[in-house]
Amino acid sequence: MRAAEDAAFASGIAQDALMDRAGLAVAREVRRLALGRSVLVLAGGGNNGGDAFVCARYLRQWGIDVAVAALPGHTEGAAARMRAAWGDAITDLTEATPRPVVVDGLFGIGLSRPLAPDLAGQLARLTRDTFVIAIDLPSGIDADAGQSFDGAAHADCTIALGALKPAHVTGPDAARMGHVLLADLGITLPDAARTIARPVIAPPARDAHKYSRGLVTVLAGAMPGAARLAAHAALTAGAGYVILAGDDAGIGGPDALVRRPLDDPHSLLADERLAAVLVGPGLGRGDAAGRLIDAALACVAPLVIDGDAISLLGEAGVERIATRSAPTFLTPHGGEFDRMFGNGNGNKIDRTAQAALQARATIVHKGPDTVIASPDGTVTVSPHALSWLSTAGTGDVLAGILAARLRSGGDRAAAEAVWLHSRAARLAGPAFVADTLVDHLGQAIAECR
Ligand SMILES: NC(=O)C1=CN([C@@H]2O[C@H](COP(=O)(O)OP(=O)(O)OC[C@H]3O[C@@H](n4cnc5c(N)ncnc54)[C@H](O)[C@@H]3O)[C@@H](O)[C@H]2O)[C@@H](O)CC1
Ligand SMILES: Nc1ncnc2c1ncn2[C@@H]1O[C@H](COP(=O)(O)OP(=O)(O)O)[C@@H](O)[C@H]1O
Ligand SMILES: [K+]
Repeated sequence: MRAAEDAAFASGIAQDALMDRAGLAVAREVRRLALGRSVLVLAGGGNNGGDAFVCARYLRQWGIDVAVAALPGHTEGAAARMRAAWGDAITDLTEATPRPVVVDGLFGIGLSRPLAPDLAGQLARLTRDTFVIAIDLPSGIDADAGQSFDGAAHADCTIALGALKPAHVTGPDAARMGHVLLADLGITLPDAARTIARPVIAPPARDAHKYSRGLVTVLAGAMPGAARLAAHAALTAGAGYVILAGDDAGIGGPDALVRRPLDDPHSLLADERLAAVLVGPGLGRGDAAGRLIDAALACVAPLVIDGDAISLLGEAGVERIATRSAPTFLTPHGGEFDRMFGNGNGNKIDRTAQAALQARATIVHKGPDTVIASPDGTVTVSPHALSWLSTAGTGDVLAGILAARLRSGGDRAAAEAVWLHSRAARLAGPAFVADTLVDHLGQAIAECR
């Protein structure tokens, strides 16, 4: 964001003009959300405070009852000019009284350390029981989501300026933002990470047949229910033919699933028609599981590795995955990710992108803020999954959907799968079991015209 702002300034946009755009965008939302109630604007000493003064000035101009409480500010620069342009009463934070609507313009992306306890205390006092609208970020949050500071504010609505920052979509502070709105400041941004969008999924071609739509083989292990769930999801998400391979795979599930024994995994996986192989759901962690993983890694088809297979492969698996000739997709939850890539520093977006480069694989790093990173550097974040997804088996369903989307989705397969999974959860919810999720995939696909 800083680089994009600098580029905008270099291209001739004045800092005052950009701050005016930011403050005006915030003021418009405040006017809309305040519904005539009186407003207290909190302004910090930096540019976030500059935006706050612009916002207060527009609100006053529109006849809204607005007061400003501020921290001491710089004497020069755009923020100082906006403070001067306000030209009205400014109270000290400690003397301010709360109003029904509070605009938090104390700190934005410039925050580099936790708020001092007395400041955090004042902020808490002024934002308790009020409707809080944060400028760019609730004050006290690390925008890069690399760490969580004590004493950070919360908001009912956050107006992200110019672009979403990592903390808006990932990490524990994402829950402090309330409803996030994005204000376009008209500055060009690098194509870094994107949030997920509804995909377009075309129906099968006129001359499609079951193999052209994709043959998917799911390897079952110690807990065949998980593999069955994944196989059922693959069938429902658009695969033409799904083989469920394993000793105990014959019980239950749709009759459209083709059952195969797993005596010779290598020859089973040598089928040239394979669009995808899935290993991991309910695999178990014994010797038999290890042999299946070896066979899966050796096959020349695109491979989805999930659950137990990720845990079993661990750190040593990264190199084995990186040297595969066909594309590989990993779908770890947080614990599985750490087992394979370590729980190092940095936010989830950066860590996942780094892991994708290391393993030369597409990584779907699951959770409330699923991050999808590809070895070509593409990153997509899905920030709004329903928390009802936190139930056993939903990960198996996701792995199955992904295996099904590989044939027609190509590079976009992982994003398609995550979107469909998330959408099916909304259609099935609030409370549901993983099996029910599968029943809503058809409707989710129908929305992808
Ligand atoms: N660069 C620009 O001209 C624009 C910036 N914008 C706004 O500017 C914000 C960033 O502005 P700044 O870089 O001035 O930073 P902030 O206004 O977020 O922070 C202000 C100052 O607080 C100090 N500080 C950091 N942590 C602190 C702490 N814990 N306690 C006390 N002081 C602390 C820092 O030294 C920093 O100078 C964005 O979030 C956005 O709201 C927008 O106005 C768009 C244009
Ligand atoms: N709190 C949550 N909010 C939103 N989605 C969640 C949450 N917890 C888990 N999920 C999603 O649910 C799925 C769970 O997968 P996983 O942990 O592998 O479970 P399992 O192995 O039991 O299927 C993932 O897609 C994950 O992103
Ligand atoms: K703020």
